[in-house]
Amino acid sequence: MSSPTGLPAWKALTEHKEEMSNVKMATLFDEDSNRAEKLTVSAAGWTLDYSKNRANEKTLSLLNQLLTEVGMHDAIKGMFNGDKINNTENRSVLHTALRASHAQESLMVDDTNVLAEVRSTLKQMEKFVWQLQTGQWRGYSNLPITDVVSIGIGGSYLGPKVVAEALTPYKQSSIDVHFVANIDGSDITEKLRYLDPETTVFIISSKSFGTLETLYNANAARDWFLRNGGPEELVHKHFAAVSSNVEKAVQFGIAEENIFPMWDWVGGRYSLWSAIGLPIAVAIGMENFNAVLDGAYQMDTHFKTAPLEENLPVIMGALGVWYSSFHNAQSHALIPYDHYLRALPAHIQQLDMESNGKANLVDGKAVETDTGPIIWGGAGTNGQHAYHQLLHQGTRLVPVDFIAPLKSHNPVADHHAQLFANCLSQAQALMVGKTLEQAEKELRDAGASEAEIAAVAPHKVIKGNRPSNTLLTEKMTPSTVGALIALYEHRTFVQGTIWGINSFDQWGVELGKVLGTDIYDRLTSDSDNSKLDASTQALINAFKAAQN
Ligand SMILES: O=P(O)(O)OC[C@H]1O[C@H](O)[C@H](O)[C@@H](O)[C@@H]1O
Repeated sequence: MSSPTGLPAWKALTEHKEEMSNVKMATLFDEDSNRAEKLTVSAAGWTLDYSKNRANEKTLSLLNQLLTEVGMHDAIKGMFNGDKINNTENRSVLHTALRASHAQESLMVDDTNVLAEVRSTLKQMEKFVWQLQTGQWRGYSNLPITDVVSIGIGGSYLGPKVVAEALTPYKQSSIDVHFVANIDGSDITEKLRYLDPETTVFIISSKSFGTLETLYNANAARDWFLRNGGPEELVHKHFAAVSSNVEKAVQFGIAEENIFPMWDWVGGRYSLWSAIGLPIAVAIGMENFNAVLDGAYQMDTHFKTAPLEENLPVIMGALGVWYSSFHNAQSHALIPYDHYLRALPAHIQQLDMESNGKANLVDGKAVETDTGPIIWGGAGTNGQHAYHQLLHQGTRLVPVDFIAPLKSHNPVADHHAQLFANCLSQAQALMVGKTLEQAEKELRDAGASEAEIAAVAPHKVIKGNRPSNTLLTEKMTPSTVGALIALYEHRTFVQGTIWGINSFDQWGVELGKVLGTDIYDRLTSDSDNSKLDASTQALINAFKAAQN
């Protein structure tokens, strides 16, 4: 894939951006009473209203032309078919296969039917979950299990944690699920503080079984188990693993029958649908876990078959490129108006930033446009009392995705109507803003003097014309949560495809790991640090001095 910047549609969009600089979104609504209806699409339980974007018909048609020129159709087909699109690792990218095993018989990758492997792993998961939930799985003292601690980091942590939390209302068993990720002793200490080794099972989730943080925490968990009376010969009753590196998991001491497979055709940040999602299944039951897969499958089917101009991930991806590459938007905010989805931005942040934080095209040449934006956000309405100030009046353009269910799991007085009203009004305020005249009138009506009006009114001006998408669903269910995450996965792929980058490797994270090992050696030995930069030397010395 080469740079998209030379394509006719890219050039036309560059010129069109200038044409659009004086066009107000609010005016587009005035000019076309059907705008909202025209720019609303639905799939897999979600409705996307993308009418509050800096886009008129010409914008959308040029974006569509761009999608055609980059070969989006073939790219989507290639991913689903198992083409080795992760070219730097020579791997297929088949997280979609993880949710298709009920609908499709076979999908061959290197002479192996991956769907047969997916099906057998789902069966293995079902058995494990059933044994835990029914008390068939017992700890070393023959007590049923009350707590499962998932140990993993990155893709082996964020997806499962966010989905398990998002589906709290679907919690099925009396088993509590906990997550440990950080190589900070405080994380595991706090999680284990109130747990009983007799009734706790650990799931060590690591695709590579070589990740420093996870191995440290797994060892700490085993030490805790042994220190608190757990017998060495019965460790296997308290440890399971999910990994593509069975040998290393066995070396760690996990019984082979308690190791769930992973495959190199699933990237970490796309892996919650595999056995990495085991903690989700323990929390909400296998039936609900299958419903999560099915929701994602519905979104996959939509992504694969809907025309580009009616395709949710494609539309969101194309608009994202419009802002990142043509409007210099440096970030993109996700604001879920749903308490259970409060951690969603953290998962999508990893998904998108690790996928599209790249500066090289697939063929290795440097990109010629900005690529992945900074993804951030948090729960509405909390953010309104914090960072929304910058969204409304800051100097940077931040496109926003508002995400909300129409119905709450927990109707309390009129809370949900208020919550929903806030979601809509934020999107409205971003678009309409407030003029100087309006600000002056507001102050005058409140009885301010002319001097006060002159001093304060400019500070109340909100330029508006700030874009947002609104994503609505009837209710946050296993199916709609699955579909939502699949939507963002595909949006990420669409953007990577337009930019011509490989969204499925992550070489950038390696250097820090290598340097970390070197610094660790220096912190824990009497090495000669004189060749290091003075800053690193001083920081190492500060640490060493504090340990004495
Ligand atoms: O599952 P693991 O092999 O332990 O990897 C855990 C995580 O660490 C890596 O450094 C990557 O940045 C992530 O993409 C990955 O999910």
